Amino acid sequence: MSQVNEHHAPSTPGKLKPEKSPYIHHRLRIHSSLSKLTLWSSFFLAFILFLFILSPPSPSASPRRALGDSWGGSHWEKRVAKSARRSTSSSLTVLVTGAAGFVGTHVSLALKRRGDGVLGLDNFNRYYDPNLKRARQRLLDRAGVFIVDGDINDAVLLRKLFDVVPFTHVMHLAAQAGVRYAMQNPGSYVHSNIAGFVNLLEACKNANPQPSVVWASSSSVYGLNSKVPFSEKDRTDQPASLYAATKKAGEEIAHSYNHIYGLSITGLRFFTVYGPWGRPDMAYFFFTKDILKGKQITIFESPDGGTVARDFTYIDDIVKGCLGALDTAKKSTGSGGKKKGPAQLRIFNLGNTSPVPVSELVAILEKLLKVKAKKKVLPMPTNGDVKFTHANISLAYRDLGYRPTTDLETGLRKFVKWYLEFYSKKSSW
Ligand SMILES: O=C(O)[C@H]1O[C@H](OP(=O)(O)OP(=O)(O)OC[C@H]2O[C@@H](n3ccc(=O)[nH]c3=O)[C@H](O)[C@@H]2O)[C@H](O)[C@@H](O)[C@@H]1O
Repeated sequence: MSQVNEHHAPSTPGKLKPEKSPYIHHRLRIHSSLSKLTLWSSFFLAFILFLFILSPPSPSASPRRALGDSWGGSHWEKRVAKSARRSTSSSLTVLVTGAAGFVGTHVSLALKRRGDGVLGLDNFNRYYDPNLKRARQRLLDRAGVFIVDGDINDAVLLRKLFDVVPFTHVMHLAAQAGVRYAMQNPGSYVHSNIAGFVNLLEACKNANPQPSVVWASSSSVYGLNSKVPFSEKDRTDQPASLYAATKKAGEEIAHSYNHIYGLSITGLRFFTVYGPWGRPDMAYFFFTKDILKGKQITIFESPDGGTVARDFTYIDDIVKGCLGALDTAKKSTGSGGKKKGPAQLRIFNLGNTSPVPVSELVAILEKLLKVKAKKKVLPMPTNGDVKFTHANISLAYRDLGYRPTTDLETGLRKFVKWYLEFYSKKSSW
């Protein structure tokens, strides 16, 4: 209403005369409708803003960054440089993204143990229990690995890290993982797996020297492919989930950065990795938790009543594959953001080559935990899961010397031991 009055306020006070012309009435009606519209639009916008404020934060959001920089300063730079210091000139200097994650923690420890310089980067998001990530951080801290609290989408931070340390390699493991969660929060997959990956490759291509990049793709890229075992030559253009689609997009993005800028890039397709310090969103982990609590678990079977199976791969085998990929990675050929010649581009399956039905996984857990599970069998939901995965690893064996040695029961025994220790009250974590 005030807008109508303001609009008709005379430029010279006292000059507004009452007018009875229908044209003026018509204009006043229009203005009145317009003002109502504006009012309702404001309410609507305020309502949307309210919903936005109430909506769950993207797990990719870094709460500490919102409060101000959590990095920088000479003390911070010294910690970064110290963590990245290698023991010999032939050792690697590796930036590990997602270092507080499951695979990131194990790879960082293994690199540090053999004398490589390692700097971690992680945004400690809330996709799953941040306390577990902080406990992994303490484990790495004791081993001399510093984790920078930051996001791969932060271009200024990445540039700073490359200014402080001439990384020879980047082990890129930061990602939004999980197949089924992609239906709840699609944006976080685009944010981390696509935008974040591009931002990281931008930093790598601009760095001098350019590092060699090894990164985590996923077995899920095989999607609806039914030819087994899955070979790197098989089609990967039928993703069954948005998660798989973003990993596949990552493979294509890697191709373009290799082609344009001469970055050496190796993608590793992990097959359902499990083990100590694992991810609580994965079935073997929450089955263990629920079996111990006496809570019912749901076992999926395929829509035709057949079993659902996974090529479960033990973490130590995956770590060997990651180190093999880093050690055999050739140097990038570009410099100053310009390509100087063709560079290496590789993709490998890292699986176990022996798929196990989910019902068998549960039977092993029951045996190890000495507790009978309360089971409910349901048809696999059509939200991204695939019926089975099975890796052909001959390429990784030939080029990386990758040879998995841990069967599911042996690996789960180690996981259960860790789980019971970690979550017992006596645990010092
Ligand atoms: O290897 C991969 O590419 C992927 O492996 C896992 O994905 P997934 O194999 O689906 O692992 P889980 O979510 O732990 O599921 C394992 C199996 O348990 C089944 N499941 C899951 C949940 C449930 O309640 N019941 C159930 O039977 C699933 O159908 C699947 O067959 C990871 O979560 C992905 O991040 C990773 O990229």
